[in-house]
Amino acid sequence: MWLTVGGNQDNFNYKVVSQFAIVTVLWGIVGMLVGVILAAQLVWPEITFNIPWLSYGRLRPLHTNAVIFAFGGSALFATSYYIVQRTCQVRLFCDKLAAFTFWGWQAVIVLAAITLPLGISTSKEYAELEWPIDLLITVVWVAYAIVFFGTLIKRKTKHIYVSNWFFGAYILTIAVLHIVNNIEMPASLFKSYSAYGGAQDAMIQWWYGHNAVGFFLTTSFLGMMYYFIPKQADRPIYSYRLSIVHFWALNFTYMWAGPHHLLYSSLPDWTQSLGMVFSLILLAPSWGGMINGIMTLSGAWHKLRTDPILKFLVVALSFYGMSTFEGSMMSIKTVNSLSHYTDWTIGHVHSGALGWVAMITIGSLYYLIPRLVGQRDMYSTKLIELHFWIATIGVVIYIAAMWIAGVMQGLMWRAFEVDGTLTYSFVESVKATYPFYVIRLIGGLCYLGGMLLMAYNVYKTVAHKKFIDAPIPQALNLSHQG
Ligand code: HEM
Ligand code: HEM
Ligand SMILES: [Cu+2]
Repeated sequence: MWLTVGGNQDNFNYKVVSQFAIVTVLWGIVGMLVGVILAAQLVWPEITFNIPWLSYGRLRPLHTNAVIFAFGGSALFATSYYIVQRTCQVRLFCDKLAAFTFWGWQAVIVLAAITLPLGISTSKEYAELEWPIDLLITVVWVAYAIVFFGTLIKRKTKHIYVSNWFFGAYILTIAVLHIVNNIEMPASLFKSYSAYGGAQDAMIQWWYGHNAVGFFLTTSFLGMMYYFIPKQADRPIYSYRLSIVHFWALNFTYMWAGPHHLLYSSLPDWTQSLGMVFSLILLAPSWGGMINGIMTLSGAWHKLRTDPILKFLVVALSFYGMSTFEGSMMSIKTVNSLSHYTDWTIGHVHSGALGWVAMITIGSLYYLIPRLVGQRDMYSTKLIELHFWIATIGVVIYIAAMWIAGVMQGLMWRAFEVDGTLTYSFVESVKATYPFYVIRLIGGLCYLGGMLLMAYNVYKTVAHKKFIDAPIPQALNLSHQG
């Protein structure tokens, strides 16, 4: 099925890009299906059927790992391998190592899908996988770094295009985050204990958790954005200078904002205030990226009317701007005292996850996949348009339901009578939330439906076609956008 022109150095390695691109769609569907099941379980708790591995507490980490590391991760491998080759005008550093990252990463995903439902977990959020899988992740990640930076080193262009800076920062920081947060003492093959204790463990966990969002779900996807928006809009980046400035500002600022996950906890008060201040500062470099991406459409706005791929990419940026504004507001201690523990957080998460991460991925894949089989366009542009609307409606329904539910929960929990007793019992707030869980489920179903349309469209685009390795252009006055 994969036509590689003999690992020829005159060609790009598209094989590994194609493999990662195809599994991205597959893992997206699996991960979001589990999300829909979770949403349904919150409406009908009895649908766990008393089967332990269908229980909410086990499926929830399965969902988060599947969407972040399987769907998001595969998308990042696919696009970073594609972009680094195109913008450096060379073939990937080592085909064998690149193939190893594909099969190694798939092995990690399968192991996660087996161990998490079995209840094997470190209990650290977004780092639930036990130590043997952590070791495998480390090996795959080192191979990824060698392939990526090796390609950069042997580049034929003088300049390192900005997307590669973003991907490079993400690869380096995720390595550091993963290793430091997962230092643990194995008790058996399936159980380990964190090397840290108490407030320090919490601090390290949320330094990790926050920067996993910052680098795995943000910096890296900005790398994707900086390639596919100029390409699809056929316009140069609005300000190349801004892209460099907000790159450094973003990297520096993200690292300090983790304590906003531990406000009003036993973390020292000054650390909490520091986290809050850096989260407010973080709005500036975040919006630097959003503005730079959106302004890249200057002079190409008319294309938005007819081009659904561009719609995905631009709406992704709008959600990026919105969720980072929301995050900065939620980091203010007094706002967090209302929002924390409520569904507002879940709304925020999915405006970032469905609105930004998934939308930018979907748009980029619609650009990328036809090119991997030597076509200009996807099988059906109408289906992309339909996907765009059903996904946008889905995410809006999801987050609007969670905003209302979240603010309502926060207000109900803090309502007091004049004699100091609570106005509402907890279960009253659960009952009041019920309709919003039904609405969220509908939003989730729309979003998942869109992914199924995408799978069909991708199938029709690649069926009976050969995946090809494109030749590397020989002209040497290369545009740095590849
Ligand atoms: C059809 C789409 C999706 C549906 C229906 C869905 C549904 C859910 C549900 C029901 C929860 C648990 C909420 C709770 O415990 O109250 C959840 C959590 C989560 N989801 Fe999704 N999800 C979807 C897609 C995604 C995607 C694409 C991502 C990431 C790229 C994502 C990331 C997360 C994260 C990080 C959490 C944990 C949030 C937290 O702990 O605060 N989800 N999702
Ligand atoms: C300037 C940027 C951002 C800031 C300052 C920020 C801030 C916050 C705050 C204050 C919380 C709630 C903590 C709590 O009360 O428990 C939170 C939760 C979260 N945010 Fe953001 N956010 C930002 C951007 C994003 C983006 C773009 C995404 C997704 C792509 C995202 C994903 C998440 C996730 C997954 C959680 C839930 C963590 C958990 O408790 O499991 N955030 N964020
Ligand atoms: Cu955070």
